Amino acid sequence: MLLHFYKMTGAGNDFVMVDNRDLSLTPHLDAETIEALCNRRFGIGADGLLAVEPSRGQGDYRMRYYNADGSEADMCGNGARCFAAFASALTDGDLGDISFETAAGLIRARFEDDGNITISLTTPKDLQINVLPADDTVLAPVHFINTGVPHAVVFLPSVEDLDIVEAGSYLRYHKAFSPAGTNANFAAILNPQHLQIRTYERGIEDETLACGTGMTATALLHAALTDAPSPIKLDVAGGDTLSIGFKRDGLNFTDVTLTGPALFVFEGDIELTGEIELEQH
Ligand SMILES: N[C@H](CCC[C@H](N)C(=O)O)C(=O)O
Repeated sequence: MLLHFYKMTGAGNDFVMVDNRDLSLTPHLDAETIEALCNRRFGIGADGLLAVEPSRGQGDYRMRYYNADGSEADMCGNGARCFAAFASALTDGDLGDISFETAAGLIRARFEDDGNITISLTTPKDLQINVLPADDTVLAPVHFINTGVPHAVVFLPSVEDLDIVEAGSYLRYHKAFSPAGTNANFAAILNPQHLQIRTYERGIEDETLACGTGMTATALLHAALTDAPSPIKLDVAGGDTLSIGFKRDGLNFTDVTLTGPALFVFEGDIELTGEIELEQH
């Protein structure tokens, strides 16, 4: 079966996008196939796959997100921006601002005049300051919050020379976060409203160039720890700077938004059976 796909990037976090509005692709969206499609040497290559599916009652659509290892996750912040742009393009932009269901809850997307997209995230939960014992740190105390998916966050003087696979995988697989595991974010404070962040992602099992829910988690924990006001900017490994907005009452956050780019890179067709017949021209 030939699959028509689009490739998009949200600040360097990149995705295979598929139109599954008629649900015809569902039998093919198994973990093995998704892992093969996301493989950077034998497939299209991506951090994950996003499928546009019919709404199940809320919002205009349903968003399904799968990591590169084929595991399905409840939410993806950079992916949500790409999803909004893709879903809008599929309907010739007639819908204007759109909303879509995710396993984490309803997400709203606003298309900004400068081409960026603002995502209204679900209410964060399970915020924990110093979530690990004082003697169990990763160069500094570890904090936690769920911004649609689980995130551990560590603030360091610098993240430039960090061995993020060693530090990230330690937290990702730490017993404190089992059995689901967690993503791991490491941030340096450049000024009260500007951070530099690097993220090790669950399900990619490596550093990604940006992680939307991770930068959100990091911004909110920074605000909780330092009273920094909204918005907070974050420089990500891919070179972009994105913005997190929020309202805060103590450790309770509402009206959380993530603003950043979503770009189309290419489109193509791929044979799901793996053997591509080159047409004789
Ligand atoms: N790897 C994450 C999901 C994708 C998060 C990230 N790509 C984002 O932009 O939020 C997890 O399994 O929890």
